[in-house]
Amino acid sequence: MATMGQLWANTGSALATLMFVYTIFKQWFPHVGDHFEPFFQRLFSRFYPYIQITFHEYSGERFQRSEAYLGIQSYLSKDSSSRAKKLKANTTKGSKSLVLSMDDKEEITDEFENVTVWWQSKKEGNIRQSFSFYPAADEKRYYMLRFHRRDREVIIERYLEHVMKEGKTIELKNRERKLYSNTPGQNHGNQTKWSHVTFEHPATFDTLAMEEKKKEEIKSDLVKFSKSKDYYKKIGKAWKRGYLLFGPPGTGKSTMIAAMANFLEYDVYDLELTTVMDNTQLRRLLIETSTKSIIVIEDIDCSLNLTGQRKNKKEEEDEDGDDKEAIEKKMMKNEGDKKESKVTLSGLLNFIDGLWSACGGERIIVFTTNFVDKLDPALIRKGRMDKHIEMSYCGFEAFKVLAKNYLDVVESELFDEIKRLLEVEEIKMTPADVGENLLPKSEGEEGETCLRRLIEALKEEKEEAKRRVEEEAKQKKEEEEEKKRRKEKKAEKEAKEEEEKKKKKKIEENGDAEH
Ligand SMILES: Nc1ncnc2c1ncn2[C@@H]1O[C@H](COP(=O)(O)OP(=O)(O)OP(=O)(O)O)[C@@H](O)[C@H]1O
Ligand SMILES: [Mg+2]
Repeated sequence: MATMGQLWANTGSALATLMFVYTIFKQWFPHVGDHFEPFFQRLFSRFYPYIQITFHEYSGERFQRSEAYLGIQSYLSKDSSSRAKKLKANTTKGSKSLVLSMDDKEEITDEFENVTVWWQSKKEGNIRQSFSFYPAADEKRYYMLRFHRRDREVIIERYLEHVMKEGKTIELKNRERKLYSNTPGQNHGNQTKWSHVTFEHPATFDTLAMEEKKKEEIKSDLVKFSKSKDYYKKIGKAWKRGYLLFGPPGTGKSTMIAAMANFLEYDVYDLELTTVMDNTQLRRLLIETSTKSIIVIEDIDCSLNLTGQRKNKKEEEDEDGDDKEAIEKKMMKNEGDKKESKVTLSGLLNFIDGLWSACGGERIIVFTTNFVDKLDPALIRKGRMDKHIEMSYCGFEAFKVLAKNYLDVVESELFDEIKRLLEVEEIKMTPADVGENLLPKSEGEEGETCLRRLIEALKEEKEEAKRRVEEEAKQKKEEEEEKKRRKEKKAEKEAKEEEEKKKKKKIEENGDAEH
């Protein structure tokens, strides 16, 4: 075997020398050289046992770097940084860190299913004769993959796919994540378009104040989703999952979305429904979202008049009344409607799980709302919004997370009092308010001081809640009395009108009789 190997090596180097001599010869005598070219090619391919594939940086579309080249660059970056002796460091657009790749003319080996392959980074330089915007016109870079003839099947059928897949994964991991929002375009006839900034929200599941068990459940649900490409395919469902986050303001719904995005390393598309003119635009926006992303519609109950579609007649009559204020309000609303979004409930349902929703895959759709009861049941049924998560007022466990995050305090004798207030007295305070109270107000303020401030605030909140309940009851009573008064007034007016009518009729009848 050793002698065979040696023979190949010797043949290889002899051929390489021959090729080198031929190349020099061709440069001196180009016309004669061309004549011999087919012969040399045939000779070379007969004895040379290796196959080469090249992947050019720019191919096909101008100005666009080839996806294959970028994928290979990412794939090789993990090996290059540890094995290649000469490295090149680049900042690639959209990448959050430096990308290390092997320098030109470097070679590294890779193993796959017991097969060895060689990767080489190469550059073909042209002498610059004129100025060009097209970078590849002067310097054409490419990767060259070399492998033995006998491994052709493994390489073509499996290895290249493996490289592309791994490369894509590394690329996605390295990329700078983005926060997209849809803004109405100025020059495109009110067409709304995605624009983006870098997504830098620092929230994580560790900083999220919530019971540990609930957090773990959500995390494992997310992990299961992100690894279930084949499962979704098997059951014939588009690879997406819907989450409905509901709860009062300040309970961490938006924070949870940021934590989810950071956990899964997804981009976020914050969809403002009111600026989407119609269902077609909505569908276009959906098509333009990328894979591995969370599409968010915040405050879905306020986004559109989706809830109004199932209002019964009685409710509408009640609302109408006949007082001037109500009529004015309605007129203003109709005026506004002309410019308002024409996205319908069915358009939105189609957005979530119509045929178009399957393109791209690996997407999470999140709705948030303060009032879950206001939403149309069709919108949030299981299958559309697969997981409903209630974000509620701060419990003791959630408080402990905040105390640790804000004050680095994990234990204190004041905890018992806080536990009593939150669990026994059932004082309702949002994590946002708890956090605000825990935040040191001056440099060096003691943790204990902040905890005491929180206790005071909780007690105040209790009093405040009591006052609110009384106030609400009073207001409700007043409203009912007012309604009653109005009804009586209306009935009185109607009775008066009826009386007048009768009187008028009688006079008319009398008049007719006299004639
Ligand atoms: N569960 C929580 N864990 C950690 N911080 C929280 C939590 N809830 C609220 N906060 C803090 O309170 C602030 C407001 O929270 P957030 O915006 O997530 O609330 P929200 O539920 O989305 O409110 P809204 O319904 O008004 O949109 C955040 O900046 C965050 O710091
Ligand atoms: Mg929010």
